[in-house]
Amino acid sequence: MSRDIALPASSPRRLSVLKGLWPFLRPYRTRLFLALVLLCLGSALILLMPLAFRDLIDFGFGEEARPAEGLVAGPGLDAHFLALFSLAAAWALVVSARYYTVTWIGERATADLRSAVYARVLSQSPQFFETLQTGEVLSRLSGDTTLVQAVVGSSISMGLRSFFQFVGGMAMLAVTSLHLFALNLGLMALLALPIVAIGRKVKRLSRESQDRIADATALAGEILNAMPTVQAYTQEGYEAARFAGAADTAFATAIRRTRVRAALTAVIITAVMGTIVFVLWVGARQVHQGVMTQGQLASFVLYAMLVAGGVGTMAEVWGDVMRAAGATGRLLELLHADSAVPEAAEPQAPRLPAQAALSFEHLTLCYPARPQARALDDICLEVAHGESVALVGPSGAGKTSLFQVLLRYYDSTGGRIRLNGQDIRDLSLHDLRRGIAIVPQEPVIFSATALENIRYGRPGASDADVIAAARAARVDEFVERLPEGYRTFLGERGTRLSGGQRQRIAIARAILKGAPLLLLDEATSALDAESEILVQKGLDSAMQGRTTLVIAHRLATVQRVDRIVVLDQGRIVETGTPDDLRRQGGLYARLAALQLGI
Ligand SMILES: Nc1ncnc2c1ncn2[C@@H]1O[C@H](COP(=O)(O)OP(=O)(O)OP(=O)(O)O)[C@@H](O)[C@H]1O
Repeated sequence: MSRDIALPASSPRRLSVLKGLWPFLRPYRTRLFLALVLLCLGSALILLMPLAFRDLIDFGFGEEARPAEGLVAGPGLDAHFLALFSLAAAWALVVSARYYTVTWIGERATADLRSAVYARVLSQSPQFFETLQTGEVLSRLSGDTTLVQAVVGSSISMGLRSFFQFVGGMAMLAVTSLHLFALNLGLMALLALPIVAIGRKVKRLSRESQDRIADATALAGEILNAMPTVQAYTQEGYEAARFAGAADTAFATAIRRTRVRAALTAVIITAVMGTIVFVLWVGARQVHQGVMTQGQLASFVLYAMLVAGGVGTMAEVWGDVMRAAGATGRLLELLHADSAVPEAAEPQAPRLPAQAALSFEHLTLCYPARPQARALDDICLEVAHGESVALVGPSGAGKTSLFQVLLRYYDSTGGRIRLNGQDIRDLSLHDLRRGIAIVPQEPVIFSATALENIRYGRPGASDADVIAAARAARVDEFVERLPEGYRTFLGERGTRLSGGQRQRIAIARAILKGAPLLLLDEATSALDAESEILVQKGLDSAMQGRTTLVIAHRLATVQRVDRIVVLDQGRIVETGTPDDLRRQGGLYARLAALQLGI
């Protein structure tokens, strides 16, 4: 469930979670097989290289040619060099083909994974985003998928290659000289222990260093989003110093890691080179005694290097694979997260898609975050098709909550809403929301042109339709004065517009959608008196023949609705026409007396 998702640190770092990636790899199994074949071929070729080298030394210079013992049946120097070069060229080709294939699979599978996770997140209800911050989702989409991509697109193939290299190399070492092999093995085992111990410390320090960098980035993210406030309070210097402090901490942690890593490098190089030199020394004495040839000794050293390289790479890859397992776990959590608002198992077709008669039957809502408090309490209300109803009441009375349940952002805790007689939970979310146009309290403007922003209401609409909607919402007044008219880019989140202009764009969008149910949540609150009268005219024409629910704090804006519903603490306390309510002398009358002076 969504609540568990906010805790990435608790994600298991078990390798078995990587199995969850298989659905994303399965479509490309032919390529995977090809990659495996290329991998085996590449490993075989690299394992042949020391043999060619041995032959070069033993037979290339030798006067006595013994072709039966070598890789190629040619005694001359040229033939052996040619053999070595051919092997190298073939290896290069195979490696590049494998690199391309594996990277392709990694990129493709990660792109699919990223899209699948994103699509899943888009289908979540707002409740999901109460517990999981959008920054967290973004970091999973970018950071975690990049980790997975690194592993699928390179680390696993590197690891397998190193494994083949290690096993093959060990076998060839044993075949070349059992005595030296045993000696080598003993020394390696002895040296492995301190290396593993220091390696653990490096790993812990790297994680710490990444965490510190993440801290600095999170700090910068928060501050960049709040720039106007930072500047208004002239806190630039303070914020810059705070970031510099975080960056310095990240630096100090990184340097601690680097120090240990530098020491580890010295230990590893000394150990590996020491072992090789020692084995070479013992081997050289054997060559002297005629127990082995010079070429065999040379190939032994090369195999030893391949084995050492293989072990090093495997250790590195292991760390990557473990990190990717954590990342995969977090991504799969998102991918398998169920929405708190479930789709009907067998959704009904909307009975009267062009109409909207509403019936609220004992509707109760407790938000999941506050299960004890009733944001809506036993709401019963009938709204006929074409009727306009205003919802008024003090702040926190539950007006917006009513819209939230109507749009199924949250499901009611008790009771139901019927739309044209059908329970809204029996309709598909898509059908339900297609029949509703909303102008929210805080309109959202996308980083696109004015035209595209309005067209969001009905993506297939012609330019003429968009402009007609814009006129009705009085958008034309300011848009025509912009440098490129309707094609002017409105800036990220509409930062290049005033609050009232943003509201008008949102109204135009809702008008263009042309849905039978119109929800206006403080739709004209940011407009000046003159524009409000003009936009209200636009809205009046949009309300013709539609069912409209209007939330308004300023009662002057809802004098022309058919009915007013007064909410207080989640309950309906009064209903009637504005005149009726004024006469009743209740909550509405008090509010009206304060606001309208009547
Ligand atoms: N997501 C949420 N989780 C928990 N409680 C919530 C949530 N959203 C709203 N509430 C609570 O529900 C109650 C009703 O809120 P609602 O937004 O419906 O009020 P409102 O009448 O629209 O107020 P306003 O006029 O200030 O917009 C409030 O007490 C609010 O704190």
